[in-house]
Order: sequence, then C-alpha cells, then structure tokens
Amino acid sequence: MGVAVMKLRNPPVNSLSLECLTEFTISLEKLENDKSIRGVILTSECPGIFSAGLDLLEMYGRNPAHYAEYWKNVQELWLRLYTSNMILVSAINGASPAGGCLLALCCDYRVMADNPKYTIGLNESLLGIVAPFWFKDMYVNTIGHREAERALQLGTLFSPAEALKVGVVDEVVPEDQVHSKARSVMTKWLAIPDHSRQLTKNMMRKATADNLIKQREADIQNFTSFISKDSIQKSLHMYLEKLKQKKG
Ligand SMILES: CCCCCCCC/C=C\C/C=C/C(=O)SCCNC(=O)CCNC(=O)[C@H](O)C(C)(C)COP(=O)(O)OP(=O)(O)OC[C@H]1O[C@@H](n2cnc3c(N)ncnc32)[C@H](O)[C@@H]1OP(=O)(O)O
Repeated sequence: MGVAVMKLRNPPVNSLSLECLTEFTISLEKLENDKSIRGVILTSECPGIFSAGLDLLEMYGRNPAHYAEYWKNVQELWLRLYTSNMILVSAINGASPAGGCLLALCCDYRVMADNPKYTIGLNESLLGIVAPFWFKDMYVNTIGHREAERALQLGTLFSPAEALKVGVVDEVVPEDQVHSKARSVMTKWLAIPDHSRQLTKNMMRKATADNLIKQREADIQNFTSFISKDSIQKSLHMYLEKLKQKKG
C-alpha cells in the first residue's frame, strides 16, 4: 500500500548520533523521492526505547566546529521530517525523551504503547539545557501554549496516560497492538487524496518551519556558543554521571 516502516536501530538507546542523524535524513530523502511511497511508520528496534534523543556525547567535550556540524544535521533532519509530504505515523514503543519526543512530534499521528515505564516529553530543562525555539514552537503547536510552558519549564516526562490527556500523543494502546494500530491509522490517512492533505499539512506547518529556515545560521551559532559554555558542559557532565550511577 505504499507504506514504509522505518525502524530506528542505534543500540543501546537509539541516541541520535551524528552518523545516525545523517543516515536517517538520507533514508527519509530516498523515501520522499520514491513516488510509490505515501506513508512512513516510524518506530524503534531497541527494546523499550523509542529514542533517547540527541546524543549527549555529540554535545559534550567536543570542539565548536563539531557542535556546529552536529546542530546543522539536527536542523536538517527536523526540517525534512516536519515538512515531509508523506504521511508520518509514529509507533512509540518505548521511552521517548527530548529529541526522541521531537521525532514523534514531527509525525502526523502518534500511537504510544501503554506501559507506564515509557515516558515522553521535552525534558531538556532537567539536563540544565534549554529546548531550542523550534522544539518549543512544535510543542506549542501540539499541546497549546499553557501546557507547553509548564511542561518545558518542569522538563516533564509524561506517562502514556498523561501524554494522551495533554495531547502529546493521539492514542495509547496495549504494547502488542502498537504496530497494528499504527497500520490501521495509516490506512485511514491514506484514504485522503494526497494533494489536499499535503497542501493542508503545508498550510499548518509552513510558518513554524520557515521560522527556523530564516535563521538557521544564527541558530547554529547560538547552539554552539550555548553548548560550549563551561556551566553547560558541567551540567551535561553531571547528567551523564547520573545516568552512569543509575546502573551501579
Ligand atoms: C539560550 C538558548 C540557546 C539555545 C541552545 C539550545 C541548546 C539545546 C540543546 C540540545 C537539545 C537537547 C535535546 C536532547 O535530546 S538531549 C538528550 C536527552 N535525553 C535524555 O535525557 C535521555 C537520557 N537517557 C535516559 O533517560 C535513559 O538512558 C533511557 C530511559 C533512554 C534508557 O534507560 P536504560 O535502558 O536504563 O539505559 P541506560 O540509562 O543505562 O543507558 C544506556 C547507555 O546509554 C547512554 N545514554 C543514554 N541516553 C543517552 C543519550 N541521549 N546520549 C548518549 N548516551 C546516552 C547511557 O549513558 C548508558 O551509557 P553507558 O553507561 O556507557 O552504558
């Protein structure tokens, strides 16, 4: 039926390393250029994790040129996903913090597994960093200004039930039904003529995408100088240590 399934596979936690981001963007571009493909189901092959978000090791202890290169690729993936002409449905089968949530938010419809261990949200403030304005814009578009304001400041990671209530996801289903539900949602969306759906999607999303397009270079510079600050590097170090200690 012209539907591709993209499975994120970057063990152990599907963090979005530079390599992973680049491969993702290229795959997406190929699908976009394949006229037989009308929809993509985005999911994960890592058990219990949709995506741990941006790779913290790409943002910690590197040089400014690396940060700039990394951020350019984050922007590129976001712009491709958010403005895709294809129907994107996410089958969220695991934890989905920060950049993981961003991937899901780019989709036209989000189905999440009903497992309270899985959480989703833009938790950047918990790491001592700030969600960029275009993450924020998409959050506001999805859940409204007040909910986004609160969730962004608190760095809230929502359980599936909470995410459904606030509108971060569209549907919560038993874990073994995430994929079948994503497929049935896709079938419904495929019934809409592409041209009218695509024009409508473009009308809804263009201003948000253009907001980044018109200041991409400045955004890269902001990111690079922000992430290079000693205080921010210290926060990231502490967060990485906390992740390590969780194990021991
Ligand atoms: C003034 C304004 C200027 C604007 C500037 C803008 C700046 C904004 C910058 C960036 C935006 C950031 C977006 C992000 O996405 S940051 C990443 C946020 N992600 C997280 O907080 C998730 C962290 N991870 C977890 O919570 C857990 O790992 C888990 C729930 C995903 C999985 O848990 P579990 O199965 O128990 O695995 P472990 O915790 O044991 O992890 C295994 C292994 O993986 C490492 N790891 C986890 N997450 C990441 C990651 N995001 N990047 C890199 N590595 C990660 C973890 O450290 C373990 O490593 P190991 O000890 O070496 O095995």
